[in-house]
Amino acid sequence: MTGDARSWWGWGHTSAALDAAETEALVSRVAALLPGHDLTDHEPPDPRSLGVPASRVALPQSLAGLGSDDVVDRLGHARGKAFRDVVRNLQGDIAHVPDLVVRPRSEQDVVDVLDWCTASGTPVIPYGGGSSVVGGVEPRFDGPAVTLDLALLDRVLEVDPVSRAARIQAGVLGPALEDQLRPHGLTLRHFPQSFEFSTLGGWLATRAGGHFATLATHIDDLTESLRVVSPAGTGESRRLPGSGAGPSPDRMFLGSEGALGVITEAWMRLQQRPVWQRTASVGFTSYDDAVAATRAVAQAGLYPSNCRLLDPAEALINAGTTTVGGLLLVAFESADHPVDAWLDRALELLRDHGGTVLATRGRDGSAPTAPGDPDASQAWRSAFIRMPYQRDALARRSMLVETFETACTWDAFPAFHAAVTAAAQEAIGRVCGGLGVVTCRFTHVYPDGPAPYYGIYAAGRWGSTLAQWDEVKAAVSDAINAHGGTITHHHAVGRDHRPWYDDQRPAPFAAALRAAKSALDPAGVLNPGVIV
Ligand SMILES: Cc1cc2nc3c(=O)[nH]c(=O)nc-3n(C[C@H](O)[C@H](O)[C@H](O)COP(=O)(O)OP(=O)(O)OC[C@H]3O[C@@H](n4cnc5c(N)ncnc54)[C@H](O)[C@@H]3O)c2cc1C
Repeated sequence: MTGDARSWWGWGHTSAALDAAETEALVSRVAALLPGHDLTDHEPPDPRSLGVPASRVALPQSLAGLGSDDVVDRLGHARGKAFRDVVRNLQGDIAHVPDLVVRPRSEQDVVDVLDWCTASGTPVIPYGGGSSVVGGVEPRFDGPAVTLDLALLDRVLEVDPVSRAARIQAGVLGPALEDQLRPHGLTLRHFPQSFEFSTLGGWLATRAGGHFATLATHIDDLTESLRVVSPAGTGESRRLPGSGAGPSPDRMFLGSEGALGVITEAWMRLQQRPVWQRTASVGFTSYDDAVAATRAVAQAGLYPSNCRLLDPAEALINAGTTTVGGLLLVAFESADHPVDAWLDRALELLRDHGGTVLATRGRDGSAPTAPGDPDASQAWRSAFIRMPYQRDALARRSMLVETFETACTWDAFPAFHAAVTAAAQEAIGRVCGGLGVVTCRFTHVYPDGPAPYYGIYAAGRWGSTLAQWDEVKAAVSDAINAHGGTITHHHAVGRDHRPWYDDQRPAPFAAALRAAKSALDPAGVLNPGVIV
């Protein structure tokens, strides 16, 4: 394996996994937090020794050059990158491995593969970076399956500097996309935590949430038009800045999770790179005050690019900052004008609600202008990038480490948050003997409500962590449904959220979606089991 090889069982590049010193520091922090937990390291199995059955699928001669039946390739595409995926890989679970990984080189290849899958009745799973955390890329059904990996469709094809948009192929990973836009002085500025290992097509198909905490929070807001190949034909929507012509064709495919068609290209709205940036970290002595302060900023028409409220546990674990009531990281950016006035007004509002400014920083990374912890936002950002690697190291040591996310209105938030946290703590108590921590941060905030994102760190038992997590997840999902939240704000539905999604969506809408699926994919071969 080269230094840059992707891990088949866990997150990212094998070369970027925690080193010995990072692992030791992490393990000793966990030992202090959860004394008595068995931290034995369980190494991943050799994928070639797992006995993966031979492929049951043979492509026709005309497509044969596109397919791979290599065992490690197939195992690496068998599931996404959620905690439950990592655990199953670590335990050598080889259920539901795709028979072939097919890599189209052109849109015509996509058409030909879908034609063949439709004619032969072979299920096909569109695949971008494989960073799904909801079972979205997993052939969780009996019978053969083909994974359609769009990695070779990775080019920015056209840039329109006048309207500030670009036509981009769906299989491009985040860094390669930004590399191709940089010479034009433009950026998509969509930075999910999975940025390095997820693709434009995946973001569109899951309605991913990105960099901006307000306004353009979802990839939807950056989408001008889509080009989609379905078994029923290929369609492209008009490039328009806005349109009131009936239901939006783009909305039909945004969030369709590979069940209605394969997104091959999109025209995306771009921005100039920001030149002015100001960031502040603000501490609170009461969580209720911190929530009220965040709402005040969200409703003031200031629209910060970042507005992340970390509860005290999250601030401590991931930003190394001790607060009684929480830590708000707030930032403004612009390519056009200084943003000091916006930050100053936000800080005024935050102080009015009991906040204490711990530090501020400018675009040039100049020294902090206020006393206190100078680097809370930087510390949190670095931890943010390393989190999935830490998650993998802890999964090897029988920990439950996972997140779940949602959104609700501000009026509902206090009761909602209390109920969801209580459900998580009760479930941890039941399945992990109470050894665990629940954290919360807001990833995005709207004038009418926050998008809370919860973290669970709990002591599991080797061999049982999957079942333990599934119990916790079911308990919190039930609580989310019962108290008015969405089952997902940006992680998508996939297979894991289906029961709760089916419960939440209006019945006539579900019927219309099923009819759309039959019209676009009459043989039902596209990613069976997600959405419809
Ligand atoms: C550590 C980590 C951090 C994450 N952070 C975020 C975050 O900050 N914000 C966020 O929104 N999500 C996040 N996610 C979830 C995941 O990264 C997103 O859902 C992402 O949009 C998936 O992109 P992908 O290219 O990896 O898609 P995949 O995982 O390959 O596929 C996801 C779904 O989209 C479908 N699909 C993929 N490409 C296409 C296509 N071209 N046409 C049609 N269907 C397609 C697949 O069939 C599947 O249903 C995170 C995941 C991990 C593991």
